[in-house]
Amino acid sequence: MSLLTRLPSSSLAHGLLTHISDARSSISPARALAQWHAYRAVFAAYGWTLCEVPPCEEAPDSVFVEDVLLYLPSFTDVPAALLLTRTPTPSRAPERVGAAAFASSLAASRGLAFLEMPEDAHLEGGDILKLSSSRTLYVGQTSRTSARGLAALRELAEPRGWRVLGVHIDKALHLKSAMTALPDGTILAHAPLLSEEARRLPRLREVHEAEGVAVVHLNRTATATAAAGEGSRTKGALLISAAAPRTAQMLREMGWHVECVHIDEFEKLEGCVTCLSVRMRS
Ligand SMILES: NC(=O)NCCC[C@H](N)C(=O)O
Repeated sequence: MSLLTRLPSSSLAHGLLTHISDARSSISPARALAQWHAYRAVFAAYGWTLCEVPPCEEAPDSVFVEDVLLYLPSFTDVPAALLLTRTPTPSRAPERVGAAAFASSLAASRGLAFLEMPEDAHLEGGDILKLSSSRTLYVGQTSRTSARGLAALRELAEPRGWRVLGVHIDKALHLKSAMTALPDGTILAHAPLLSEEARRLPRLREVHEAEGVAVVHLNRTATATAAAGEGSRTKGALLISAAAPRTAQMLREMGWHVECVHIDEFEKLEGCVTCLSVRMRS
């Protein structure tokens, strides 16, 4: 399991805002950096190998590396891939340059395909929700991911065994700002952030905090959790924002061990626990 992250830019406080009120003047770059290190440390404790995408100092939002690189596992003979996405936002476009060089060399060293979104196709990784249990990719149709982006991803993902479905989202920045999934395919979602179409997705489970929709599975099996000292009674470990205590409690009651991290400096920019990294589960 490898975790790709990208050091926050010192211009972080100038990042983009679309759907939430502006608290950018209160962002502390030092506190953001400490939170970023603490976030990575949780993954390291669960056995993830940490890999750093070279920083992109000129792009304030470059720490949200999930948007620029997508790991696409494969269920067929076609190799898994690292995909360089394509943002429609000019301020995030410079992020692609260093990410491309990094990803093409990582892909070559690991036997992965290195792919790139075509020039007319916009797509950000925050819009891609992978449900490995049903081999389904939900693709947010948002201001960042176009119909052409969805079509281009379908061309790349279907030969790798994925079913690709678009979901219209207009009350949140990305699809994964409104929902993420547990390993069994249960989708955690916050109703005020959902479109009518999103409300009809199967296996939705409501969470009552907006920050609670973003959850990352830290390990594959309960055995790995046991190795981390938790014992075998849990289903495994999940990572969630410290801003979602009620959701954390709900997940504990469902049988999960829950790790909470403070990421409020990134939440002020519509970031969450998923967008700060790319998880490569081989
Ligand atoms: N996948 C994500 O949720 N990314 C967060 C990106 C936040 C950044 N301020 C942006 O608007 O692009």
